[in-house]
Amino acid sequence: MDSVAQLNEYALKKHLPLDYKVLGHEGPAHRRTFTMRVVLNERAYPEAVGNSKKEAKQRAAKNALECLLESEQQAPADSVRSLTPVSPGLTLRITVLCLDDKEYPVGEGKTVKEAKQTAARLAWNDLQEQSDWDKFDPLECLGSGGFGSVYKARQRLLQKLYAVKIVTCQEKCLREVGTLSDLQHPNIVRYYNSWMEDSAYEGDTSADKSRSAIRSFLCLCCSRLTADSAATFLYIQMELCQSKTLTDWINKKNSESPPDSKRREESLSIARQTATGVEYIHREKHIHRDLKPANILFGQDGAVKIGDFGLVTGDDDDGSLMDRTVSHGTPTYMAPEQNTKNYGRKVDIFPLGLIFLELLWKVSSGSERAKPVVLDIIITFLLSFLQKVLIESMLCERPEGRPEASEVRAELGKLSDRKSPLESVTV
Ligand SMILES: Nc1ncnc2c1ncn2[C@@H]1O[C@H](COP(=O)(O)OP(=O)(O)OP(=O)(O)O)[C@@H](O)[C@H]1O
Repeated sequence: MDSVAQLNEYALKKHLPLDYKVLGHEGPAHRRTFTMRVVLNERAYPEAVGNSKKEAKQRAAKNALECLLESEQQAPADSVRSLTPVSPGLTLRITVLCLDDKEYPVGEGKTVKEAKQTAARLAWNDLQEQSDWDKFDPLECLGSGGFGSVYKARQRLLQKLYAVKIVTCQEKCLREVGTLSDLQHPNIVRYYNSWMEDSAYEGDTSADKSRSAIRSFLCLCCSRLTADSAATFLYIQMELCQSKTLTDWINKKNSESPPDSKRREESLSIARQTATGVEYIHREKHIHRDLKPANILFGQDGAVKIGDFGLVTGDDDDGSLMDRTVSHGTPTYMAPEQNTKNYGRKVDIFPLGLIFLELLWKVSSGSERAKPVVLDIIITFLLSFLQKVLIESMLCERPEGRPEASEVRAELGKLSDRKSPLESVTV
């Protein structure tokens, strides 16, 4: 097969300049060998030796064709770029691996294959050194809690949006990650990944203002909370929920005049989804311990998502009470026994009862709502019989008197099936 003809045709088709260079000859006149190489589009291909210039030229063309074929077969489009050798005398091949618009270190080798392998290894090493957070573009701060902040961020490779919670790494945060990674349910904020980065993640050379602001904020948090410059940050990549929490939902409904006629229906749906999420948490042997409207979010599709598992703890198998750390949780929503050392999963039912009340009725905010006299008025006079029975039992002083989350979910299902006119009453 005429390699020279083939290569000439290739160069012609691609409009590339092609040259055959004689690099020299060796040996006595009767046994002379010639060395030649192809230079195509300013790129030199492996040299070849032949007993005549014609033979060397054919062989050099064959080398070039093989290299071209190899790079076309092995390189996914746009992922590997071949460069010209640094100096015309070198037979090295140099390739650069490009991923996600980033150029990685140049790889060298005696063949295209070898150069590509080197380039791939260098790119891999580079990726390993890259911080996971560098794979995201922070877009906006969604909110801040006691231990850090939550950011909306776009993952560069897939261009997908996530919520990334960045916190100074405390026991609470590790517990949250541990639990979230165990839980997968449509009514629980979905967890994707987590990693640690230390405060050495600095470099204010970055042009990215958001990153810089995050870094400054975290350094501040870090020195305030731990007084340890080497404190580690925990990054938690989660499903991105809507920015409004259940608190916002309740406030909006309470401010509407005339009252929204769909409030009861929507409230029951939210309550049922929340109870379903809690039922799942309990079935997985966890207790949330910090249920409140601010920790209940909505997914992009509007589904209820229970979040903030910072106070989560393990439940025991038989439901008996356990010895626990005293007084975790948000006081206005806390079950009475949560102030003691002995409590079980029923501490989650009490705040659920209060949340349901807030969902259904426009009640005054804050601790007022939980006062027995206020609850009595609402429960006795304003709720339907079924709602009364359910919510009253959920707010029972004694944990044993409260229903299981599965029972609450089942009762709410029955309530949703009944039609009842909404009364808007402020207590
Ligand atoms: N997955 C998410 N998607 C969208 N927004 C979120 C997500 N998780 C949290 N947020 C927002 O970020 C805010 C802060 O959340 P975070 O869980 O850190 O703090 P918190 O619950 O206010 O405080 P703490 O952790 O101290 O109890 C929340 O109020 C919420 O608005």
